[in-house]
Amino acid sequence: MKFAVMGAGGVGAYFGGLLAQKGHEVTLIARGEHLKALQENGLTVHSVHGDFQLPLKAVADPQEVGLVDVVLFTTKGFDIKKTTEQILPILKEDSMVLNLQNGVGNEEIMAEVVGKERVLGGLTYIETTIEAPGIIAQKSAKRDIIFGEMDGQITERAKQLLSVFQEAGIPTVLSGNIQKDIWKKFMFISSFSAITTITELPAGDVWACEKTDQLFCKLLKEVKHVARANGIELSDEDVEVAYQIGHNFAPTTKSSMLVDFERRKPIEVDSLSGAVVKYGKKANVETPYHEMVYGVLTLKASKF
Ligand SMILES: NC(=O)C1=CN([C@@H]2O[C@H](COP(=O)(O)OP(=O)(O)OC[C@H]3O[C@@H](n4cnc5c(N)ncnc54)[C@H](OP(=O)(O)O)[C@@H]3O)[C@@H](O)[C@H]2O)C=CC1
Ligand SMILES: CC(C)(CO)C(=O)C(=O)O
Repeated sequence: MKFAVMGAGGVGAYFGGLLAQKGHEVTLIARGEHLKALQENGLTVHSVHGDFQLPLKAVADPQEVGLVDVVLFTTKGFDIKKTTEQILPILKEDSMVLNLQNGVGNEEIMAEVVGKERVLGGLTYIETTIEAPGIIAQKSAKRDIIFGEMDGQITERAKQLLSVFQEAGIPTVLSGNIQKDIWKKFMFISSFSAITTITELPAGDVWACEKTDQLFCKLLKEVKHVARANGIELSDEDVEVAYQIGHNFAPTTKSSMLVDFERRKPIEVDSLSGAVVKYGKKANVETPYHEMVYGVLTLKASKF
């Protein structure tokens, strides 16, 4: 299959690299020093699942890619509409655009640009980052993709993509209710990013303190109420599963938002705690915990 990775950083270059290793034609769309290093030295991956190095086509301008079967969409959740417009020249009538960003509502924005029939929803549980230009550090045992058609249909094209991912060694689930799965990840990641970034500490430290451990639960429950008020039936069991997912990551695990915060880079707080607040307001649900996090982190990030 012919793939393009829009925003080939921690997530995109890692999965793109695994697909290329299996013989798929993969082009990474990147920029800056990272792009320069990819072009000069190829992609280097340091991973707990095995290191690898391979030459890969990397470009700044999607126009240089040609038409593709699948776009993996892995930029940060800033200005999604504008970024989606950039991939228009590489889409065929039947191309798929698979979103793997954190956050809710992204697929709807993408659909407005490329047409809803092309967009698949998705999410990933993985800890991975650009360690240095051209070099990805993939740190977690977990590296799962969950994806599906936005209307829940199990289609032939989705089954084909599932096989491609699985053959590339990526633990992947094809979901019949991706909207709910995206909200489950959103509940987990908005709360995990909030508690780790506000404390500036990795998972193990947060769980070791009873007060911050409980705050994580309160953040999760707040998102559950917001989800339900917006028609997504998350349950107490989903909260418990999200709590366990957090606790099953290694104690050293940092959210990608904390990593960006430490690097003094823009953080995705608008699309995480900010989105909890936004969807809460929409449905008349109070969100004091996420509202506090949103305010504090917005202020701190404005000082970078
Ligand atoms: N990292 C992780 O462990 C996980 C991340 N996620 C989510 O996945 C998404 C991607 O995260 P992550 O991989 O960490 O992000 P990264 O910042 O590592 O990767 C995105 C890359 O895309 C580049 N980029 C952005 N816009 C463009 C553009 N228009 N043209 C070319 N290159 C572009 C960025 O460059 P620049 O830096 O210059 O902006 C960056 O190098 C986020 O939504 C994140 O929340 C989900 C699960 C785990
Ligand atoms: C917590 C983690 C690493 C798990 O997937 C994540 O999604 C993120 O930080 O963006």
